[in-house]
Amino acid sequence: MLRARAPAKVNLTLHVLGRRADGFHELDSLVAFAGCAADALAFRPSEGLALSVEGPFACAAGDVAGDDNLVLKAAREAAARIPGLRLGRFSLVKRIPVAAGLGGGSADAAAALRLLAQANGIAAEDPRLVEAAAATGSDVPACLVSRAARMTGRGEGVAPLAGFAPLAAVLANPLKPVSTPEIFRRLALKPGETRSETTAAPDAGLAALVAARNDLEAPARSLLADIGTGLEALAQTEGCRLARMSGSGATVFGLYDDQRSARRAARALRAALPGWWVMPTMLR
Ligand SMILES: C[C@@](CO)(OP(=O)(O)O)[C@H](O)COP(=O)(O)OP(=O)(O)OC[C@H]1O[C@@H](n2ccc(N)nc2=O)[C@H](O)[C@@H]1O
Ligand SMILES: Nc1ncnc2c1ncn2[C@@H]1O[C@H](COP(=O)(O)OP(=O)(O)O)[C@@H](O)[C@H]1O
Repeated sequence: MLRARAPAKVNLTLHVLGRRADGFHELDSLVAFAGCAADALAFRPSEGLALSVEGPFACAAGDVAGDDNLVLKAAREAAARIPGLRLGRFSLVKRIPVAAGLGGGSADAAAALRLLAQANGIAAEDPRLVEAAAATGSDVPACLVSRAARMTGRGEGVAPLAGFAPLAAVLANPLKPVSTPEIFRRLALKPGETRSETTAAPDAGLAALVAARNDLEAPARSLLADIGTGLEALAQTEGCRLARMSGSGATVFGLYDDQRSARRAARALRAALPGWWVMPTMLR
């Protein structure tokens, strides 16, 4: 049995530069990956392809435990590119909230590709795996790298950030799913349209992160008031240096000087936001 972690992705910044002719949006985003919020994927090579799902968010992912699961989609995309690829049975423990802006499904897909590579003696950097990642979903190439990176284009451009200093953070999610296509739709950009306020991605220093933004925050807040509630609660925690939304939401995160402050903030948030999923973690 082979095992892989599938860590949650956090968009530290997310600038939408415009909309491409194919309808997807051109992004410039700094992403990092959580040490403590991760799904777990196991794989046993065998005939055929199968998946079982358990864990705290298995039910939330229940509607996708079938053929549409991104684990199975990634495996099919890899098999279509790599003749003779040996497949098998995947078991997923779902600990990342679903449709949360944390790229949980993408992380699972990337973990599946890593396991298939390992089981078949294929290098993790094999271009066919990278192509399979991009064909599975926009966030999957970044999740394949699974370390702090600048993500560009639809998500296919991934440049790891050299010398990234890990950040102490708290993640908070109201456990209400948010549809990624709906949030992009609310930007109301026409295919081919570019935004005048384009900005290059900053470096990952705190001052640059604070000066940047998440362009999906406004449309997401217009859909779900909990996002504003979460951001305000984070901003009020002691030592919070930055409070922002990740991806298309609804997860919000706070950055702190050290792990101790982040853990203290998580305790305060659990009291302030009953019923929310709250997780202190390092981002790398
Ligand atoms: C917004 C981001 C930011 O990292 O994260 P999440 O909120 O999903 O975690 C990603 O771009 C989401 O990536 P992912 O969830 O893989 O998206 P996909 O399955 O490829 O696309 C879902 C839908 O989102 C829209 N979409 C996605 C990516 C992109 N660059 N432009 C888009 O317009 C399209 O409407 C597409 O049909
Ligand atoms: N392994 C998976 N885990 C979670 N969601 C999945 C998975 N496979 C497919 N999905 C589908 O992908 C959608 C987005 O899920 P997820 O990756 O959790 O969202 P986000 O990127 O916003 O955090 C879900 O609504 C679900 O229908």
